[in-house]
Amino acid sequence: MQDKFPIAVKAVVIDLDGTLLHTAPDLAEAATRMASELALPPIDLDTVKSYIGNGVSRLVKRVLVRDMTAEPDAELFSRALPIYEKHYMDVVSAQSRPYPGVVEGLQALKQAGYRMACITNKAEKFTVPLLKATGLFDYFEMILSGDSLPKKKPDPMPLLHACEHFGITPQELLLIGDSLNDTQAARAAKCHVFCVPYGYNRGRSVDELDLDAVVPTLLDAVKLIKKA
Ligand SMILES: O=C(O)COP(=O)(O)O
Ligand SMILES: [Mg+2]
Repeated sequence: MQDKFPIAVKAVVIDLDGTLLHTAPDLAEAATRMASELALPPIDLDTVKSYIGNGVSRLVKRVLVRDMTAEPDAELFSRALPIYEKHYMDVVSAQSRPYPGVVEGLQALKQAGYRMACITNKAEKFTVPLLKATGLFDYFEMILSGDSLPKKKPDPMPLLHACEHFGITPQELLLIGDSLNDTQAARAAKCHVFCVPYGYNRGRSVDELDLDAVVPTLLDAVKLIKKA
């Protein structure tokens, strides 16, 4: 069987939470502060981790109802969201750090001449200061946040927008992510997708996902691709 690696790509787009940065502790700290301000029961880090991936509004709803899909009381949610965002803005880069292999991987991709973008469901007002505070901002020629376009992952729109920006076909694009949102968006866009095993996939193993490779770190991903 013809080995599919290395995959020929022209650009690499990378997810933020659970892929580039370990952001769960800061997201959880903001959730804890919001819960206490609203006199709700405290919430532990692993529970918050399982809620990450679909943007800040869905995260807050999940913290309010302690469920992945249920809707909270509308009035309570309208009060809670600004409280959460205030607390998250205060702690957005307090504990968040790049995972092992991330900086080395970004440097290797840049050295090899791949064009790069960051595609995240995190709102732009948090994404930009966080990437700047962690020293990753300048690696990306474009940053698409959860509120940059009308749709966010798992919709393919951000990936197709990146293809347009780079002037490439989806087959020339690789997404590196950590969760079902990333693999669903990539499959819908018909681009390649690798996942790292250490992120936030609702506590599930990424081995269950429809993807092209599981890579231990970003640096390992570079070994599986070549310039198209
Ligand atoms: O849900 C979020 O806010 C972030 O999600 P992502 O960076 O993994 O896309
Ligand atoms: Mg992620």
